[in-house]
Amino acid sequence: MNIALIAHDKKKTDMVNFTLAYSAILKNHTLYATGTTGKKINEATGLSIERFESGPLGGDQQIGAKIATNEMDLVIFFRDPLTAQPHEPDISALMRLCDVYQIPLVTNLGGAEVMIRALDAGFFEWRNLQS
Ligand SMILES: O=C(CO)COP(=O)(O)O
Repeated sequence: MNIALIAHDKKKTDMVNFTLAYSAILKNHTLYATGTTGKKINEATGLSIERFESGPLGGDQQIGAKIATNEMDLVIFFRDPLTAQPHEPDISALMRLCDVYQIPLVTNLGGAEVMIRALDAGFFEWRNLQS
């Protein structure tokens, strides 16, 4: 599965801890991330990650493009609900494309824990059937 990992600045520690905790599962998948998030995950876990631009510089849009071409199976996006983001339109566009293409999207740690366990249990086989 192709998995996108994205975290706003105040959620990057959560993302690093999440990827450390689930690295044994994540290493079996192809990982993508926005620039700074990917760098921090790679430094902390050693997981191999294809990094796009930083979110404010177009990284969210690059991940959106992957969704539009059916190249992304899951988006784990730890958003910061308490800080205004200069690239809010890009963030909305990414989430909108997840809805357009029925791509599973979780926006917080609680959802991510459920989703990663579902992935490990094989509950994503419907994605293989669809494509
Ligand atoms: O801003 C982001 C997502 O909207 C994340 O970008 P970075 O991973 O480059 O910090």
